[in-house]
Amino acid sequence: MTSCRPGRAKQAPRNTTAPAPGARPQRLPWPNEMDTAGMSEVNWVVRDQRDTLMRDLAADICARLHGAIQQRGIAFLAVSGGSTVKTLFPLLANTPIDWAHVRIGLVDDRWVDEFSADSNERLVRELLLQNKAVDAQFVPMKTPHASPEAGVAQRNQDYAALPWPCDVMLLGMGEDAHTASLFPCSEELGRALTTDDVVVAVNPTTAPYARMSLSLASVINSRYIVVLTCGASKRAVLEAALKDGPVADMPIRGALRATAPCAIYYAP
Ligand SMILES: O=C1O[C@H](COP(=O)(O)O)[C@@H](O)[C@H](O)[C@H]1O
Repeated sequence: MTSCRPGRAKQAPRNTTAPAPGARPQRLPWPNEMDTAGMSEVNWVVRDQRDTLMRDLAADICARLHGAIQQRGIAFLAVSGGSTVKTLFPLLANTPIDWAHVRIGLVDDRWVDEFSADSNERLVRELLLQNKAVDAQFVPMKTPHASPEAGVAQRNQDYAALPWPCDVMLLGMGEDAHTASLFPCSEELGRALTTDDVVVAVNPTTAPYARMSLSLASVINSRYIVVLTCGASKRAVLEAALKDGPVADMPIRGALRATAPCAIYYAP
């Protein structure tokens, strides 16, 4: 893919500082002095404790959103669902920025009722669109249609109308190296990695629920990409993903190889 860059050679001393808003990524060090041959250009922000990691990430995200509002009058934050973000969202929601000028979208959602415990929309409404962030404008991904295929045209329109490039693309990652709902197992992956459409319908075979997801082109149409992961097993997946190999085998590679600044926020 022309939008992805190949892996780069090993580098330099450990630096766990988040890149400044708008800055080009520094070459960053591999945690624990591991072999960095073939790794992509990303910044590692490593903290020993998850609560410290979330606090520092919330500050990084909000500084970027605030900067975007000052520069262009509006900011765009795309967020993941899943479990890892659950302690981050309340920290964002309690940060005093001009949330009325922030647009929030999802990177993916499961085709479940919006009141389902598995709904990423529900997570955003309950944990992020609260307190100081209550005035942020949220565009859900799920529609009332029976399937993501039936709703995809509407959401392509709605998501195309958001103020791209995205200021902060907050990604998670599964242990199969999926990000957003770009699953290595899904039949739709090839198209999701190559289409110019903003969103795609996806039917993973190794995870529950049909889903809608940002396409890879949308994920990398960002000013700043964050991959938030916790736990040694996910770190091992990232280590593999940072080596050379097909994006289709490990879709997170598409984000790690983007030309936008990319940071991995990690805690054990
Ligand atoms: O299914 C999903 O999983 C990933 C990872 O979630 P986590 O529970 O391991 O934190 C998430 O990024 C994605 O948005 C979600 O739909």
